[in-house]
Formats: sequence, C-alpha cells, structure tokens
Amino acid sequence: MTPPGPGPAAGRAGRRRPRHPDAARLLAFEALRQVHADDGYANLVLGSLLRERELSTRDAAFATELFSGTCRMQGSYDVIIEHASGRSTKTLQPAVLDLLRLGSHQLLSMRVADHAAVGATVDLAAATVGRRVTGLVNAVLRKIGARDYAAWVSKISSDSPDIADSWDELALRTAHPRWIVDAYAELLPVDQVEPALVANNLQAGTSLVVRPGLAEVAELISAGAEPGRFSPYAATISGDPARLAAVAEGRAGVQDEGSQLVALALARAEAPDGPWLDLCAGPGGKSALLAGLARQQDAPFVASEVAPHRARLVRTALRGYPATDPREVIVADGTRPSWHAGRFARVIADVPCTGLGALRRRPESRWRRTADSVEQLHPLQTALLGSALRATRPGGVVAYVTCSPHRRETVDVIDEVVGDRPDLELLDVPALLPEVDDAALGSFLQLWPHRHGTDAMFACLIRVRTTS
Ligand SMILES: C[S@@+](CC[C@H](N)C(=O)[O-])C[C@H]1O[C@@H](n2cnc3c(N)ncnc32)[C@H](O)[C@@H]1O
Repeated sequence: MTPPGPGPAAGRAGRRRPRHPDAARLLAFEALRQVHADDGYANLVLGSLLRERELSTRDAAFATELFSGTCRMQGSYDVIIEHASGRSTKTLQPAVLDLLRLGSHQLLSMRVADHAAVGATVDLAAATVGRRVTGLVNAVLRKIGARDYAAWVSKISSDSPDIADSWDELALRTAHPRWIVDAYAELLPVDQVEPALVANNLQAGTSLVVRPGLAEVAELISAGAEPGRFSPYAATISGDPARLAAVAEGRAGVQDEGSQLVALALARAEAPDGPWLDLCAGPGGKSALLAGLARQQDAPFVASEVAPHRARLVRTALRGYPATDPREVIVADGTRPSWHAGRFARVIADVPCTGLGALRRRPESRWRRTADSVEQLHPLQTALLGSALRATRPGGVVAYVTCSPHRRETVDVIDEVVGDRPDLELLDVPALLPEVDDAALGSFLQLWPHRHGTDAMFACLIRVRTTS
C-alpha cells in the first residue's frame, strides 16, 4: 500500500516547518481519539468518518489499516513506547499517546519508510495537539524506528523483569492481553495457542448469507461471490456487499459462517412442531436465517430483544420476508419473559458475551475487556439459559450460543444450569453438522478462526425431556 505523506524533507521532522497532515492519517487519528476518549466502537467510528470524508480509495484503505491495526496492536505498542520513551504511558497526554501509537504502527507493522512515518506523525502532532509536542513525538518515534517489531519483542523480553515467562512473550508478540492468552492456553493444545492468537490479527473476509426462500447462493456467485466453506447458505465476497441486489433488498446479508452453522444445528435437531424463539435477537443476524428456516417448516417465529434500538435492527434484518407479522419482533427482557412457560419448540439463547471469538472483527475489544468482564457476564448468561429452558416445550430443543470460547462463558454455564438435571439431555451438536471437521468439544461445538476460518462460536444443544 503506497502511503500518503511527506517527501524526503521529513527526515528532519523535529526542526522543519510542519506541513498540513494528510487526510488519511488525520482521519485515523480522529477515529482513534473517538474510540479512546468517547468509548466509541472502532468499526462504527471508522465507517462514519469514512462516509463523511469521502477519501480516495487508496487513502481510505491506508486510513483503515492504520486505524484498525493500531487499535488491534495497541497494548504491545504501549509497552514499546514505554521502553523507547523511558516513561509510563500514563504520564503522556492521551492524544500524544495516540499519535505515538499511530506512528508505531506505521514503523513496525506497515511498509511505510521510517522518515515518512516519523515526519507525517510529527505534522499530525503539530496540527492536532500543538507544536510543543513535536519534539517528543519525533524523538520517541525515531527510537522506535531503530528496531523492527521482532527485535523490540526480543529486547523487551530479555530486558524486562515484567516478562515472566514465554506466555508473556507470546502475549507481547501477538498483541493480546495476558488473560486472553491464558484463556486460550486452557482451551487449546499447546501448539495451537499461537496460531489461534495470530488468526485474531488477520483480516476476516466478508461472509454472506442468503435468507432461505428469498435467494439462492447461485445468485451471489453469479454476482462475483465464491461459495462458502461449510454452510449451504454462505458465500464470500471481496468489496462492498451492499452493491449486490440481494443484499440491498434484504434477501441476503453479511454473516459469519460460524453464526450460520449454529443456527443450522438448531434447525436440524429433532424437535416437535411449534413456534421458534430467538431470545437475544439483536441485531438480527441469526434471526434472519432462523426466520427463513422456520418458514420452511411452517413454524411461527418470534425474535425477542431487550434493547429497543437493537430490536429495530432485527426488524431491518427481517425486512426481506414478505408480510412479516409485526409481533414477530418484540422488545422484552429474556430473563422476565412475557410468554407462557413451555410455549416454544426451538429456542436460541445467543447470549451477551465478551466476544473473544470475534476479535478479528473488533480490533479494539481485546484491550477494552478484562478478565472481570467474563465474571460480570456470567450471571446474565446463566439466567438467560435458565429462561430459555423454561420457555421450551417437552421434546423441544434449546441452543445456547456464544461468540466466545472462554470456558466461564461456555462449559461452566452449561455445567451450572444443566448439571445432572434428569429432565434435560445434551445433544451431539457436531453430529448435526457432519460437514464441519475438528469442531467437537465433547458434545458441544467449538469453532476456531485458525481451524475453520469462522469466528470462534460455541454452541450447545439441550433437549427438554418429556418427563423428568
Ligand atoms: C450476542 S448478541 C445476539 C446476536 C444476535 N443473535 C445476532 O445473531 O445478530 C446478544 C444480544 O442480547 C441482548 N440482551 C442483553 N440482555 C438481554 C436480556 N436480558 N434479554 C434479552 N436480550 C438481551 C443484547 O442487547 C444483544 O443484542
């Protein structure tokens, strides 16, 4: 990628007269400030700034990589910035820290020449924070540029008393907080921990889903998409999916294949006739697939969501289905249901979770979440699963789903809620998805980006027996 930016004079960045910052770096800086100062979501912030600024395709691609990559790598860059500056990042003005992170990403992870990375970041510092910080930014970035990323990791690992073991070194090298490395190490064979972490740093492709009964994969393929790997409803595409008529008309949408597979498993399980329920529906990806699958079985479908604005997104996701009953999408707290116990034949509880399985799509989230987030979510996850089970009729099936592989959000919740209750039976999820290899965690499904190219979705299917 050819970087926008200053010419050779930038090598004397500290002394020369600053230039106007280029539009791509300015956008990346403003987006980063919105994420850090205003708690914005990286994908939403970036999308809205790109729409507002109308950069050229090349500049938009540069700004996207600079911003998203900086968000993803920031914890490791902070360690490098502390070493290079000899001070804690807590003593730096937050906007200056963001400038140093952006400069670090250009120096250590993008193919931007050192003089251009330093010079353009100094220009950005002068235009945004003020000339008084340009000397500091220049000096720190020059030190950082003296080594490549691997050399910084090995220097810090060998110098630092903070780096206690090889997991710490792996955390620094792959830019993950240590608690996430520990969670992965508990879940995976030792030789797969690094590939799994590395996969979180790779760009996820755009995966599409066709709404059953409204479009066929063949239509997407004839418009330039490739067939998906596992799901019969999936296709992948490069470029803007909104250009496809099926997507624009709500007959297809963007959805990771992992999400498709867990919905498919629920639809394939044996269950009595009767209505289906999505207990935690917003923004509606799984609802849109399940609504089509339910229609194929002549089953009524209800999507329930606690947040009104997310319920509106569910309605939008379902807009392709003709004559959708307005009662198909309701706003309700799934832990205090407004429906009778035992009403539904199939229920999906895709509960709020840390999203540790979708880190490749949410660049900032690994640094925002903490080990405490996992504990904080646990009571809601168990309450929602309990509620899903109460909503299910005898013989019916509940899918408990997370886009996190963390044990506390998956197996521990099942153990706690299902335990050895004789009225509940765990179904073999991988057996319902024979097209997917290497995804069995006992009777549960656990997908992984490095194995399946999907998000790390977890799914458990539970049948409510007729008698206890
Ligand atoms: C992981 S997301 C669901 C994703 C969705 N199934 C999809 O595929 O698009 C979890 C959802 O649960 C909702 N939620 C949180 N607490 C809830 C509750 N008590 N009752 C119902 N929904 C809840 C959140 O607002 C969020 O939209």
